[in-house]
Amino acid sequence: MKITVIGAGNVGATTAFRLAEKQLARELVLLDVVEGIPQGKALDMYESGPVGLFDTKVTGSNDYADTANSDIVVITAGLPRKPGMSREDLLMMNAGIVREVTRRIMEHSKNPIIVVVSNPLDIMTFVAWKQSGLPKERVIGMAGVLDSARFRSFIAMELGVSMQDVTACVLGGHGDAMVPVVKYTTVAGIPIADLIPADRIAELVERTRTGGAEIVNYLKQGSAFYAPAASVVEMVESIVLDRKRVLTCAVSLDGEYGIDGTFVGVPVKLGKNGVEQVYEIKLDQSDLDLLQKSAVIVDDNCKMLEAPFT
Ligand SMILES: NC(=O)C1=CN([C@@H]2O[C@H](COP(=O)(O)OP(=O)(O)OC[C@H]3O[C@@H](n4cnc5c(N)ncnc54)[C@H](O)[C@@H]3O)[C@@H](O)[C@H]2O)C=CC1
Ligand SMILES: O=C([O-])CC(=O)C(=O)O
Repeated sequence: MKITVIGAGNVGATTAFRLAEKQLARELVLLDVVEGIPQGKALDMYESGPVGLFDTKVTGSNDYADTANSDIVVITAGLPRKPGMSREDLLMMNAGIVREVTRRIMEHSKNPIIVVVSNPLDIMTFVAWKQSGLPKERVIGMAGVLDSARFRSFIAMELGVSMQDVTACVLGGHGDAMVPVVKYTTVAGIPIADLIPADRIAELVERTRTGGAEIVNYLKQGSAFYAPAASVVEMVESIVLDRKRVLTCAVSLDGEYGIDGTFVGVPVKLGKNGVEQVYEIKLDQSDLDLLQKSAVIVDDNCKMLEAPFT
């Protein structure tokens, strides 16, 4: 198994380190445009192996030839936002980067599974899919796992219970219009509506929607990376080990939820072939409306991008 992580910044490097520690690949390549950074970080990670008890071969590079025959490629290249910015403010800049990165990846790997992280997430996943020419099952955006993790952690904090027992469902685009679905959010199977007053749930939902901005406002210079990296690794692990985890990921829908051809977050089964099943769960009309509205926002942004994809 060979995994490449493009972008050796906060998310990319943290992801690579977690992947190495979990030994999810024999070979792990960290690539960036900046010379020295991926080499230095990769060597530093590799040197932690004797103490961290892993022996994944981690290398850093600025040359796509070193990514040849990757089974999985994680794209984290691109600018992060600063306080006051929306993720959509990154659209034009990051679309160019993701398009170019994808083009270069595909020159050296025939049939990789691509996990996209760069923002605005759903639109960048569309860009990577279009540019790659890969089947839609092999281009997957990471956001729902992170958004659900944030909702889960806020609920655990609220109730003073283990996060392990909290499951949450957050659908839709990775923006302020994301859709935390309260009905499918439980603590050991108990709906949170039975445990937390409605007005407080509404506050936790709002905190989840603005969870990314909350971190940006603290950090000032960039955005979250520990929880995002952990979320990427959960997806990659399910693919590498063919675990068939059911995780919310940004995938291209084919009429499910009345949405056609747009990438948005829905529950999917992730295995060795990428997206192996899309689940169309029963939603209340109000949640379905919100999901469709969030897909329209993604769609409108995709339309702002100019073709051609070559
Ligand atoms: N989907 C999600 O839930 C999340 C998405 N993000 C997004 O991930 C992206 C990366 O975030 P960070 O790692 O915090 O940013 P960062 O600034 O720490 O790292 C980005 C890296 O990309 C590199 N890069 C830029 N252009 C490149 C190119 N053409 N080829 C290769 N590398 C290139 C930069 O040199 C830099 O090292 C941002 O767009 C951010 O908004 C971040 C957190 C969560
Ligand atoms: O907020 C950001 O810009 C980064 C991100 O997507 C997140 O942390 O959810």
